[in-house]
Amino acid sequence: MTQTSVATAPMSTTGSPAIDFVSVHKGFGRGASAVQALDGLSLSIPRGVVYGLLGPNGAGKSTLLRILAGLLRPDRGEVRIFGDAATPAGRRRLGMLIEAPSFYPFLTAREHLRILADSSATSSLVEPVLKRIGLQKAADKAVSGFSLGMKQRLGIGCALVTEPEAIILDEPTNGLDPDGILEMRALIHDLVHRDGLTVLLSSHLLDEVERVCDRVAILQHGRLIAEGAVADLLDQEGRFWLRVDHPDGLVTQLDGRGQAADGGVYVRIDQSEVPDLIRSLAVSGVRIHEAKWIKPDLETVFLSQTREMK
Ligand SMILES: Nc1ncnc2c1ncn2[C@@H]1O[C@H](COP(=O)(O)OP(=O)(O)OP(=O)(O)O)[C@@H](O)[C@H]1O
Repeated sequence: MTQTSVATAPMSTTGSPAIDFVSVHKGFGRGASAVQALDGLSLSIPRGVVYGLLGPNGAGKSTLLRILAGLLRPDRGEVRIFGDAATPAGRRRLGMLIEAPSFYPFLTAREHLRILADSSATSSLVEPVLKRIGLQKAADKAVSGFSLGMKQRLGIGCALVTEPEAIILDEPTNGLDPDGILEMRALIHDLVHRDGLTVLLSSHLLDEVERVCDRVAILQHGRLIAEGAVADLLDQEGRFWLRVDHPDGLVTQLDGRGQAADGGVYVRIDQSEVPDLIRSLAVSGVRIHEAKWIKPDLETVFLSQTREMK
């Protein structure tokens, strides 16, 4: 991965959010086949973060991104881009890769970027962008010979060369091999944490999202069911585990908050309550051999949230 910055200066994380969805409704079809894809969804994407949009199949993620891109019109509600109503001019502040990118097979990577850069008067960005997306060596090869990962990176390059302030990516690691996933992760990380852009991405790969995203929103049935910093969501679902002499006795003592498993007892408490719990158990004569706070992964949080709301 190259070290070239394509943005002029890191953007502030203060000020209006990068993107706001306010009570967005979108339905498809009529009568018995009607589907409410988005059901009054409100969501704010702050500036300067990698923001992940998660949800089971049919949750409404693509519909939301297509509305943001101007490919669909919401039935009701509002979309704001950097504080202003989403107009074609406002959308020019976004770089989007939301459908599989299509390229002219016999044009090279450099030619694709040049055409776009010329149309937005940003020709000076072609070389830095080629470096940023790691396609300098392949810049003069026809795209027909590119791997999927190279095409994905060129797609991001096409979005970057128009000098956007935020990048929208639908399933950016879809179909990539492990090396391609690593490269994409590093690229997304650098775009935000070095160049100061905002990235909004949707993905089904929860371990990938956990690695790359700062915040996430979980959608289901067109509604927001969880939102927050990844670290906070993981903390909320954390559990305390104890190994004691008599697990069943402890479960009874905990009065519904404990569950025997893995040779010990899981206790559903806030992390801040752990010292008091240990003290009170010791006072009551429980012999604790091992105690640990277990953080779940994002997949556990996702499954617990989406099952609760089914
Ligand atoms: N053009 C359309 N015509 C009819 N129904 C649609 C259309 N686009 C989306 N839908 C329906 O709207 C709902 C939300 O779809 P959407 O594609 O936004 O979900 P998603 O979260 O992106 O799902 P996936 O993860 O499978 O891509 C689904 O029930 C889908 O079948």
